[in-house]
Formats: sequence, structure tokens, C-alpha cells
Amino acid sequence: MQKRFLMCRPTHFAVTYKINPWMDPAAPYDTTLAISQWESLKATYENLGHQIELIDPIPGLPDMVFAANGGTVIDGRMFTAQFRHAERADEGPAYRDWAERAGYEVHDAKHVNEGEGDILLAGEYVLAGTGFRTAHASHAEVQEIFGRPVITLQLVDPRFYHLDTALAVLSTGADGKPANIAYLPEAFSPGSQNVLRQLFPNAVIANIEDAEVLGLNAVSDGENVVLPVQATHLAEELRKAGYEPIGVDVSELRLAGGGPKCCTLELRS
Ligand SMILES: CN(C)C(=N)NCCC[C@H](N)C(=O)O
Repeated sequence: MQKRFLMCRPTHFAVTYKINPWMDPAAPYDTTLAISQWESLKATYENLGHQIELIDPIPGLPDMVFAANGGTVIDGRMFTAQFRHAERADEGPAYRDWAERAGYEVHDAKHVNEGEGDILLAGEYVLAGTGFRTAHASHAEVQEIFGRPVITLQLVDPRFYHLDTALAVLSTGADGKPANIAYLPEAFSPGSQNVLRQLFPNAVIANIEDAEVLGLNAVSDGENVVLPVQATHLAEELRKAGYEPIGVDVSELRLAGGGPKCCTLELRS
């Protein structure tokens, strides 16, 4: 199923502050390598037939490459992001302006939420993470704006601070398969694990080694799943479940705590 994605070239990528456990401002990073890894990710999507839109990177916003945090776009409406940390605050208006210029109906967030980092459409439900970044109060905003049932999921491990570091949507229901996900159970509270088991009895279960290379930060079109090449166990499980795993190396971006999905905001008209 062909998709439309918004991406941001990591021209100004850097690790100069620490807002998640993956980031170490004292460690070396390589912006040139980050750019070439990102170019390969973009080419991977294009080879799969997906359409890519680009937003201009802004100097001084080193995490802007993580476009998935820039908002949530469903049914031609954008719910804007409001970042938890001051270091990323200016990204919200930048993505908002892009959406307005592109003709989306823009709905401004009243509460902290980090876009598709924590808000994922999975069939008839919107799965919404909370615990580290996105405020629980924003889940009600999402439900009101998109008119879809929102399922709150409680994240419990600071390494998996966004929902899309612990859970990937594999099929949406719109791609001819029943909605399905892959996830790391222990990244969620016991109650949330029960909810996920009930809603997705056929989910692909990842292990901690997959999650530790951000393997669940994956992008699926219902058939092909683009994921970090280092997540070999998850790739095998996906293959067994009938998906085609496509490994990409975005290890330089992992130094900031992001993977393929983080670089990819889905635009749903
Ligand atoms: C799942 N998504 C979108 C992400 N995990 N995004 C990466 C954000 C990385 C950034 N340094 C931060 O900590 O906000």
C-alpha cells in the first residue's frame, strides 16, 4: 500500500543535550554519516513506491530530523505537537507551518504531546502512549479531534520513552489485513499489557535485544516492514508472520534516541 511521508534532512543533526537515556553529549557523532544513513532510508521508501515530502531543516534544532514527533496527521487534519522539553519546543511551530502551507486542517494542541512518537493509528483505534513525554490529557484531545477511540498505554521503561520505541503498527486494516502490531510487552504496565493482548492476540512479540537497537521503531506498509538492520530476531519473527522485513542502518541517529519511524511522519488524507 503506497504511503505519503514527511521527512526532514538531518543537515543540523547533533547530540548537544540529553533528554533521553540514549543521548550522551560527550560522545562523538558524525553528521555526515547521519545524512547518508537518512538518504538511504529515504531511498528505501522511494524504492517501495512511497511518496516523500520534505520540510526544511532549521539550524539550532538538531532533533528536527525526527519528523514523527512533529504532529499527527489523520483524515487531512493535523493535531500539532507540543514538546515536553524546551530544547525541541521550536519544532512544533515549524511543523505546524508546514502543515498549514500544505493545506491540512490544523488543530492546535493544548497539552504536551510528541506527535506520532506517542500517537499511532492502528485500525479503528488510536494507540496513545504516556508516561514519559505525551501527557495523558492530550489523549482526550486526540479522541475529540479525530473522532476515533483512543487507547491509553502506559510506558514504564525510560529507554522506551515514546510509544513508537516499544510498539510498531504492522497492518492498519486499510491494507487488506486485520490491524496488527509488534511490541515489547515489558515496556508497558501490566494493565496496558493486558489491553494489548486483548486487542491484538496475533501480535508479533519482540525481545529486549530488538528493542535495544530500536528495532520496534519500524515503518510498515502492510507488507514491507522497514526496521533497523540490527534487529535480527524481530526481522525473523516478522518473516514468520508473513511480512517482508527490510533492514536499514540508521545507527548514527540512534545516538539521539531515534530510528526509522522517528524520521517518518505519515500524512493521511
Ligand atoms: C519515536 N520517535 C519519533 C522518537 N523516538 N523520536 C526520537 C526523538 C529523539 C530526541 N532526541 C528526543 O529525545 O526527543
